[in-house]
Amino acid sequence: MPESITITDNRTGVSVEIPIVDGTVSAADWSKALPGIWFLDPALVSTAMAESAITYLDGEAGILRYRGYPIEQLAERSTYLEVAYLLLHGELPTASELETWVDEITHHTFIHENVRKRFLEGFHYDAHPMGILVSAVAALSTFYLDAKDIFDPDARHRQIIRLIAKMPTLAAAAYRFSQGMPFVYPDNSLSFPANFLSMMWKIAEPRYEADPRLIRAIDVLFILHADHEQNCSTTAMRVTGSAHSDPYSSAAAACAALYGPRHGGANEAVVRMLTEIGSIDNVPAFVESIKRGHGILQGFGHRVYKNYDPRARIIKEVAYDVFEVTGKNPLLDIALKLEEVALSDEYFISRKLYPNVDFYSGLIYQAMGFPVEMFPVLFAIPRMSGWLAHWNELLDQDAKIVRPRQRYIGAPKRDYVPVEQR
Ligand SMILES: CC(=O)SCCNC(=O)CCNC(=O)[C@H](O)C(C)(C)COP(=O)(O)OP(=O)(O)OC[C@H]1O[C@@H](n2cnc3c(N)ncnc32)[C@H](O)[C@@H]1OP(=O)(O)O
Ligand SMILES: O=C([O-])CC(=O)C(=O)O
Repeated sequence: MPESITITDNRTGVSVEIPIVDGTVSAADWSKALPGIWFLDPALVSTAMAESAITYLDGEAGILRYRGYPIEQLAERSTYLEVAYLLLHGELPTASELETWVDEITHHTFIHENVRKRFLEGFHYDAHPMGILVSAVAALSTFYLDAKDIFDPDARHRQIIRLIAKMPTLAAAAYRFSQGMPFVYPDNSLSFPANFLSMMWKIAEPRYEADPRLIRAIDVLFILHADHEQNCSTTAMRVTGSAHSDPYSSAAAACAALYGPRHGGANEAVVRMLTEIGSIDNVPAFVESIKRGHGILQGFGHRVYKNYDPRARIIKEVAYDVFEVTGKNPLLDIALKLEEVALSDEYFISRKLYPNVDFYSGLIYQAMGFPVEMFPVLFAIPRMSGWLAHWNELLDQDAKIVRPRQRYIGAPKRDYVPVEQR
């Protein structure tokens, strides 16, 4: 890769040499070389949105690292809360830093009674839990008056702790409400994932004891979903955060982006698709219909990965651990057959379409008893730490407000016509 490129503006004949750093040129240098000429890049395919030190992704090689640590090592040896600390602080915590961090998060898991009684319970009984979550995260800004003090380090820290801590409580509350079941208060003697499972499934006193293998599986899934550099929801967080909106409002924008079936909603779509296929015998015909343009293969393809998503590889292994406890999800065989057929088909090979993080995660969630509507919610709980790490980073960088340009394709100037003459 050259260290610079010379651009000649043939309108003026002026040549300008602009530096290339890690395969990128800066927009400021670009517009100095070619004033008044913009990239048309609606999906930001060729645009680096930020300089970030949080997550490293090599999509061709299928490599993912948080703050330099390979995802495989973190999934094997770390916990979600330790990873959340790492994403936000840049370093793994010492034992005492970890203890303080876990203690702080654990003691902010409660939600205001009005959030539950007046707000969550006001939704229609069959509301999608992700819709409830998006609204509840936004509503939290009205409960914390210091939310707007984003340049006060203590206030910023408080919001970060609150948002990470309250996500499982809001998620479980949304689920219990949709089932007509009573709300379960957090049990702060439990670990983060065990507490979440208790709030989801507890039916009787004194406590809900989840199988340790399921608690660990949820923790690993949370680690794998915690961050993924400039994905669509993180971009929503950064765009909203760049306007200096409070973190609850910014996180609600991110949550809304995650809800979409092209992004975090794909895990829900995968299980619906596998259910519709119904049997491994139907897989070849289903793949052929996709190739003829009837829909897409949910849980396949990625803007950055042109190789197997390293998270999908780990999730596939976790699935077998979970099925030892829960019994095998009967959809697994269809998923495996679909992967086998697609990965040997020229359509998918030539387009470099591989299973992504959403392909196998839903099978685990379903085997554990979560309804499909909860799958994007399960993604949002840990992604909160990634969103906040990016929000924190952009405020520390004193980033400018995001405000792209456009190519106008509308009507030329015309004069207003009174309604009776139209
Ligand atoms: C957590 C996450 O967000 S991971 C992604 C979750 N989303 C999904 O699993 C939904 C299914 N996948 C997709 O919709 C897409 O692959 C996306 C949104 C993830 C990425 O989209 P893009 O980077 O814009 O890919 P793009 O649309 O340019 O695809 C390139 C080609 O592959 C095809 N393609 C992409 N994904 C798929 C798919 N899942 N099934 C079939 N064909 C596909 C496209 O039709 C296109 O074909 P063409 O060149 O003949 O027009
Ligand atoms: O990076 C992306 O575009 C989507 C993704 O895998 C994620 O957000 O985890």
